[in-house]
Amino acid sequence: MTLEEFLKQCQQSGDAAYAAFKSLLEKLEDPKTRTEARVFLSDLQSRVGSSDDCFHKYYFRIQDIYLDRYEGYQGRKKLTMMVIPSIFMPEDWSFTFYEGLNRHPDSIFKEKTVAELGCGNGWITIAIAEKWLPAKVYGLDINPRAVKVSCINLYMNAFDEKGQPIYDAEKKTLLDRVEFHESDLLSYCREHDIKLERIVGCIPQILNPNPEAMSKMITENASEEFLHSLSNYCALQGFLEGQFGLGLIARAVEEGIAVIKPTGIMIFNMGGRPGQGVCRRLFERRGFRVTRLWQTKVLQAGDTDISALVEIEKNSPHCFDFFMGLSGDQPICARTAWAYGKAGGRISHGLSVYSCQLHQPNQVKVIFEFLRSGFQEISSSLDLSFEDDLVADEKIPFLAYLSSVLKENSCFPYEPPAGCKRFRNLIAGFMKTYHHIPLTADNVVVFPSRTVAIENALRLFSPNLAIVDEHLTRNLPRKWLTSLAIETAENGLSDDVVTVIEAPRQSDLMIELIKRLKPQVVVTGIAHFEAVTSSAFVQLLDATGEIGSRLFLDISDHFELSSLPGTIGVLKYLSGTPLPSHAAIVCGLVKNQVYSDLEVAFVISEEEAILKALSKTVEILEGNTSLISQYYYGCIFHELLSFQLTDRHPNLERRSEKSKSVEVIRFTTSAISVLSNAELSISDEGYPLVRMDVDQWFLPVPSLVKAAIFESFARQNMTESEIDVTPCIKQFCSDRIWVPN
Ligand SMILES: C[S@@+](CC[C@H](N)C(=O)[O-])C[C@H]1O[C@@H](n2cnc3c(N)ncnc32)[C@H](O)[C@@H]1O
Ligand code: MET
Repeated sequence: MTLEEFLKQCQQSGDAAYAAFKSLLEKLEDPKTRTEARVFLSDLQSRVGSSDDCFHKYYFRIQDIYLDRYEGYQGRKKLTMMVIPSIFMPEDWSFTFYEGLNRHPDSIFKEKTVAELGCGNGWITIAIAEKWLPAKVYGLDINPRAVKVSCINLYMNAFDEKGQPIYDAEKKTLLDRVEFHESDLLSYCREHDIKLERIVGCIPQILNPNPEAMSKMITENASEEFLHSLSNYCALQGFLEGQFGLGLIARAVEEGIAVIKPTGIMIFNMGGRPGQGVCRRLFERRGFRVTRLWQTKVLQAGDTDISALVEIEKNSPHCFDFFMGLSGDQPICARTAWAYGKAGGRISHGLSVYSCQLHQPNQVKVIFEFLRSGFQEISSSLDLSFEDDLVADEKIPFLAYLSSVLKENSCFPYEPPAGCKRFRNLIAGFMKTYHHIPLTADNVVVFPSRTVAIENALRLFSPNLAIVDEHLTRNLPRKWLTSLAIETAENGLSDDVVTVIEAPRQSDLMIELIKRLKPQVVVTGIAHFEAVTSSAFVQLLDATGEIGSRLFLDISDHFELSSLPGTIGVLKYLSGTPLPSHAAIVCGLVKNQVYSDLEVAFVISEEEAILKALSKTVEILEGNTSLISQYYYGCIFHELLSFQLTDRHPNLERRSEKSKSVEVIRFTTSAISVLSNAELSISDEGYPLVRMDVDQWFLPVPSLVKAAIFESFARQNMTESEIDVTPCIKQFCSDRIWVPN
């Protein structure tokens, strides 16, 4: 085809011009005809130039875009790019975006795998390859014609005017580095399992108000106007980010989380119309750290109908930010801007380039994987932005763990009454690694709270007399605290009447009471001033040991979930000496950064009979500890242990316990009969357990309940009315359960 014939075809219509360029692209793709086709393009450029006239007459334009401001030693880098009316024409948005990419402090594209979302005519994709030498850059666009034009532009810049390949500093051509593909956001990378290190994009941020655009399919043969209007996305392309018209960006970010490598960076061009706060939040609530690389103000593009934003303002209290002219700084709302624009006024808005990086990438990825597996509706309430890093460090790993549990299990597993094996292992692991005490999961029994642990222990022995530290008696049954059955106890008349005497938390006073009153059970904490050394503990051990009394020592106030836990005398003692059989340690976990009401407690003992009996009390008294609370603290322990090398701390040799001849209090007869007849023993080795007698465990958890569990832990600032689950449960029952008339 001659130049004249080509131009004649172009002159007919935009569609005809596109068809002419498409057949030219076929020639560029074929190495045999490539040189000739490339020379043809140079001739075309010199024949018609880059004028508006050409664009109006022939429905295309070829023009140079300079990539640097100043002449370098090799001259100014420039790209030669062509464009047609049915695709986005590079303008203020594009140039600002490119400026933002340039302002990134480091060269972040070198040798990286990059994708550009919404590449239009491909100039930014090509510029990234030209300037920063990435390993690969994928230019992706939903408009099929944009992809074809980008490919033409790729050949135009990979070969010189004579059709000879242009090599860069690494002896590669643009063809080695760049690929263009038709793709709805990141679908191409997802389908081809491409993991990206950088995702950049300047994509639409106003929903196209044209209802027709919402129903049409996007094909190469759609009308030119429709294809061009893809620069304002239609509902077909994505859901809405709440109320701000940022649906496409929100979807891009979530798709990006799935395909980006953990240390990846996303850079987006953001129109400032919804306000900086809203734009930042879009990223921050999805777990990103945001840096603003660049900001400027641009005129509102004439081809974009902002009435969709006026519509949003009508239905919500939100006001968008526009300005009159380019210089004003007093914002006006979309409605005023729309009216002013209609009357011929010039309106502008802010435009910023944000660089975003995930704070805890692997965990956030797991959370979004769970949301994609059928829980998409929760993502609108997800908030992973935290003012305090300590909170983020605790909450995000937990939400990731919860996500994986909810995603992978149809029902919650039945865990042994002593507590989840994994959790007990972690507690034992922590004791071993951080306090050098050689314990195993079998030395640990988990309880919902410290109070329950203490009450269960007391029930097990039903002591006629127990001395309990005054800080720990608050929730004990009142009748235990008011009984005065000590007299009868001494005469050995009463069996199951428990009497609890309160005592101050100070070891010498406590010991004096123990010596005088000879209780069968002692429950006490350790005062702060006595906690660091083990002498108070040793005295208590001796005093109780001598009279055959059981000792439960509470260390909750001193126990720290940290990689540098403060010294606790009791634990120091246990690292060198086994816990005598009459003593047990109680520890309530309440100190956490996120959920102040989430409690778990555990008891440590080295006497098998006690451990067994305690775990049976859990089942008999239906006092199983919520799995999720165990998951929560389990995550904290896991974080503290996962990076440690195993067996780095060899166990110290422990002194063996002196044998004592004194008789200690045994379980009450009633407890023994209940425990031994209850048929509750289970083994947690081997097969998963299905407990037919505890019906709640083996039923699959409905996804509605899973969603509610996740949401209740993920949300921040929940209101009272949202906590009421009754209407939801009623609705669920009437939807799913057949009720006979
Ligand atoms: C503002 S243009 C940017 C073009 C080019 N990067 C530039 O700066 O000149 C936005 C581009 O996003 C594309 N787009 C819209 N929706 C898309 C989607 N769901 N997936 C991929 N691209 C999309 C449009 O077709 C359009 O080419
Ligand atoms: N002209 C469009 C707008 O004002 C932007 C194009 S694509 C990012 O939103």
